[in-house]
Amino acid sequence: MPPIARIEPLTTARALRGPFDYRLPPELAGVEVGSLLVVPFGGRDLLGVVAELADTTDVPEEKLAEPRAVLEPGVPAELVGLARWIADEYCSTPARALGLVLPPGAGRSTRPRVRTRHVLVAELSASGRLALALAADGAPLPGEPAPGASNGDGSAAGTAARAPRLTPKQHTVLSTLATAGPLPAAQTGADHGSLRRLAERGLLVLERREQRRRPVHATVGARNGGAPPRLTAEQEAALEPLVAALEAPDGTLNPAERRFLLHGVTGSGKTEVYLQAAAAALAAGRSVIVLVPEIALAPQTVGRFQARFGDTVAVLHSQLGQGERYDEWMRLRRGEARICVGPRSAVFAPLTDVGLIIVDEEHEPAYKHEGDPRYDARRVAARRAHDEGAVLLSGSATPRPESVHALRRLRITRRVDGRPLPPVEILDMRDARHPLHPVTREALADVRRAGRKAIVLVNRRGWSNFLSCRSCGKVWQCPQCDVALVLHRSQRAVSCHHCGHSERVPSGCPDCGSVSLARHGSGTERIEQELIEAIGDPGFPVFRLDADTTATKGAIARALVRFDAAPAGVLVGTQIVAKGHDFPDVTLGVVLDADQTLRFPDFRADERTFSLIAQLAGRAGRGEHGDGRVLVQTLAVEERAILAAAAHDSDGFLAGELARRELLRYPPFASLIRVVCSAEQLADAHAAAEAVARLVDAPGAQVLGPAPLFRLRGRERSQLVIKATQRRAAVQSVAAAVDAVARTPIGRRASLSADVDPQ
Ligand SMILES: Nc1ncnc2c1ncn2[C@@H]1O[C@H](COP(=O)(O)OP(=O)(O)OP(=O)(O)O)[C@@H](O)[C@H]1O
Ligand SMILES: [Zn+2]
Repeated sequence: MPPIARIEPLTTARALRGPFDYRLPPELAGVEVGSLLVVPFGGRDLLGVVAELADTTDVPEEKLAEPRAVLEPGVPAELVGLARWIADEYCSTPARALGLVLPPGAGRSTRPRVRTRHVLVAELSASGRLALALAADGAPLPGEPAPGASNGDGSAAGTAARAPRLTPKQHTVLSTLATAGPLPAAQTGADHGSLRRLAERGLLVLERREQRRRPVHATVGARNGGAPPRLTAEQEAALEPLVAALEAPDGTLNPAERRFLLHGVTGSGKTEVYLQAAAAALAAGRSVIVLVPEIALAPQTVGRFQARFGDTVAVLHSQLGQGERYDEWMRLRRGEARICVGPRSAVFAPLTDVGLIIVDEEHEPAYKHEGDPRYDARRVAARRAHDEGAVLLSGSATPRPESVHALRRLRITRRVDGRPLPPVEILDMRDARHPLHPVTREALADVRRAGRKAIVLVNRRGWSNFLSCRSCGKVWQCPQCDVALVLHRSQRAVSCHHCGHSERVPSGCPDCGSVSLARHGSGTERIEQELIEAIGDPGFPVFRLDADTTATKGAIARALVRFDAAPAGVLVGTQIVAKGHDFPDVTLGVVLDADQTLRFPDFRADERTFSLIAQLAGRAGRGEHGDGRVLVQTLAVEERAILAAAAHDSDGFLAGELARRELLRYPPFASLIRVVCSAEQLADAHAAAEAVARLVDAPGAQVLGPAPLFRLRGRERSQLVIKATQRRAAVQSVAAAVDAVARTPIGRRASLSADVDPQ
């Protein structure tokens, strides 16, 4: 029996479930798990991934087809297993999950769209070198006829010396190559014809060589250069078990013993622990994956890894050009780069023998992917570490209760400089008439006088969060979504933050004709203006950082670089400003509307609020300019999350949060699965959700809903939440129920999506 390849065709059709068997002809004997093949499928050619190899098949001999071609490169076998796991774990299909691990540009096309780039390189040959030497030795000068040569017809190169004749231009080309070494043809100063003639005479060698497209990254203050600092005692204590786990011989540790949480206060030097753990992994001959929540927000982390490890670091993310991404991917695939830094998708880096997976700022919701498959990179990282016997190292100053519950905790309680965390004052805004509390204004003035920096966090962009008519009460709403439109003054527009709908700022009320409109609340745009007015000093600039000011590629990194380089000033913005930055001269941190995140109907509301305040607090007082100060403006002065953050009581907050979640059966004590059904008519959305609810049947699973969700992009929505204690069984049951309903008439009037571990 010839060998059989079980192949997953890369098709989006949900109903089509592989793998399908194909016969491998002798010329395809080298095919492995992970090879990409072009296969005939239902009358056309599809790209497929080899999921398994086998010796036998149930398909009758005469029905067995053969693949048409192999596409290079394939993916590592480990990633095929990981993708199949994701398909099951997140109610998706193998084809979609495999789409996550393909080489950049492979997509579903049966022809590779990105290839290695080749350039024509010219390199001086031995005879070229000799010709130059002879020319310099008083032999006939290039281009001049040799003494006694018959008049320049080129046929006789002279009798006095055997130096080949060179025109001045040819001489220049060869001299350039002599000093610069091999050069791309385009940089030699000669056209292809001339180069080819020199090559034919043996004076240089022309060769097509692979050229790497090198991505450039904005890096902010890799302040410590390349050399590792001396670790503090707490860093040392955290590193030790990591190194022990990295060096432990195979089979001596169970997977749970290799999963760590580095819970260290802000500024405690977690990155340094990552760097040294990565060095230990490399020394043990293994490779490393470093996940960051969002590449644009992590220029410092990328910079530190590159400064420490140089070219063995590859960076993979979607802002790279496809060619750059392909080349970085290939460097990892070939083992030329052994560390991959990137956002959640870097968990699929084509490295083999992964020894360490780091998840930096593990509390960040950006680790959840919001398209099918809706995977959570933190869970995928844990799975990959498990499969490959690697160490998992999640780190955060404000870890998720899930991680505290499940991982071996390494605690760092002090900042590297030994300074205490900055004191946090809660400012009661219940009677406030101005968005900035008097204490806040005074503190900003102090920072300005001292020539330092401040960070102000406003959790909302735009000018004000909604507009209403003062006489009839009309609120401007999105025509597509059941949400209020947000005023963006500089764009003279009111826009929807969900669907992007935007209209001109109204001059009056279309319903009652009144021209008196009220603006409610304040976003980053308005606060920026307030700050400029309150400070009134051009030497103390205000930098705004939010999705509106950073829409273009690389804008966030550029803004961070500008703020870092400025001698003094204020950075005002959305959550972006609180994320992991290390600016030594920030002495004041302010959170406005700290309770805003509490108002979301979400079991993570407390966790989010705590982490937002604690993270922002962590940006202040990191340098040698003395202690920082943090102000929290809020209406909810008694909230547990806010009080705990103000007291820097991470352990107390986590203990309380875990107790509450256990009582209410929330993660980590149960898994949540959310099913959203959307349709033109609310009744159709509800009917689909109800049909799913009736079919879900798994031990320990509790179905909540259907409950209406606000209308989004013109679609009415209804949702179910399934709380499950037996995760696997519940996921399977929900996936089967969704698939079954999707095939019924009810299901065809709605679109259904299942989200495991919703954020
Ligand atoms: N042992 C050390 N000695 C001196 N400086 C150190 C040491 N370890 C780290 N640092 C420096 O201290 C600063 C803070 O470290 P880092 O940014 O890693 O903190 P962090 O724990 O990641 O904080 P956050 O949670 O706020 O992101 C950095 O400039 C880093 O280079
Ligand atoms: Zn909208």
